[in-house]
Amino acid sequence: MMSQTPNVPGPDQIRRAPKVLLHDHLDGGLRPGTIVELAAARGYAALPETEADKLGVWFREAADSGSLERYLETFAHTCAVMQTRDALFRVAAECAEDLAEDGVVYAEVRYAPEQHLTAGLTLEEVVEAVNDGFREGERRARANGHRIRVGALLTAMRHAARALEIAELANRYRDLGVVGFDIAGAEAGYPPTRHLDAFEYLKRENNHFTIHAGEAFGLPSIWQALQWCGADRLGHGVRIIDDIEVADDGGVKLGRLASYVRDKRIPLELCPSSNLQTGAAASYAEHPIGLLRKLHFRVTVNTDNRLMSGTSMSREFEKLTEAFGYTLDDMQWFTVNAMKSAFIPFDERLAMINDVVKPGYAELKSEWLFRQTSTTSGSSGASA
Ligand SMILES: O=c1[nH]cnc2c1ncn2[C@H]1C[C@H](O)[C@@H](CO)O1
Ligand SMILES: [Zn+2]
Repeated sequence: MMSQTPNVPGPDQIRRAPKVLLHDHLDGGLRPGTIVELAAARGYAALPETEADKLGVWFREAADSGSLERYLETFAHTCAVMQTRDALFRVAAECAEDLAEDGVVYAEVRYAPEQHLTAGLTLEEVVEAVNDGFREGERRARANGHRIRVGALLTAMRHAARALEIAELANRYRDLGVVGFDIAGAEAGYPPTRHLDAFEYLKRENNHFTIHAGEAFGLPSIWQALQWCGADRLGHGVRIIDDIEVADDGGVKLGRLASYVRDKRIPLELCPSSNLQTGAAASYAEHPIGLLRKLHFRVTVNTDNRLMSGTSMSREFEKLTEAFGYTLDDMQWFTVNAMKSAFIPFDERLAMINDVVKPGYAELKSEWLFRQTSTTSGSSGASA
């Protein structure tokens, strides 16, 4: 009798599974070939490599330093070639295409408009170029048989002083392609409370925001992001593990902050490969996602920077499947968590879960029923 095998997905099933991505940087996901072409067109001569494959390797190696500060230095090259409307449009369109090709059905992609002004664009022109690019990428994806919806998150850099201005920009483009706000950049020395005026403004406007917190720096940063700033989600938040004690007998004790995060269902935008590069975790198998998932935190899986980590949503899930034996049911759980935590309206999130995510997983989970056997004679051919 044929019995159901556990739903441990292979690479092909992982790629075809509907995936939802909440934490991905536009300036961290360019195709290496595009960087080379844009640099040549703009006369940007500071690229460390001018051959696409070598440049891809350079980004991965340079980002692999164990330090968030050094990791962030690599963005100087991607931002340098994203300074014109055409370049931003192209990068955004390719981003949507690449995500769709990887089986992502819904993505929130972030970038910092203030980092794209050196050739004279205004903040509004930057946002409109990226939005138009996303729409174009969605169209191209559809023409290739994929469906994807991409929303933008506008990021303010935490070392700078433009957070309120960027928050106002996010509010102005709400319902016009921008779904929320974020702050990013070096964490140590730049607490989120520096930008309290921006967060208070967004709350008064009933708008949504996430905050990079608990990546390079620990619990105080998460606490501030939630209890002073009122973040809807945590970008990374992986250091919440520091508030969880696991005893030798396996008993688990949550501190007050970890309890709050779990009880309030605060979404954690975990990015395993990125954490390995910046030193926030030592290996996939030791990544806190294993424990946090077991304890039913609202965990989501994300790429952070596909270029710097040489990754994709499918690769992140492959690594987690290898490390923890996750099944299609686990993948669906992470995906539903992400869709529940998105910044689009509730009815749209629900429809994405019920009409796109769940049917997609049901289809994959039923594949074993239709697997062809090697013989039709009733004999397996093997001697008993
Ligand atoms: O993982 C990150 N932590 C903090 N900041 C980050 C991370 N990845 C990218 N950034 C920064 C560098 C980008 O230029 C900026 C906007 O996307 O956000
Ligand atoms: Zn990030």
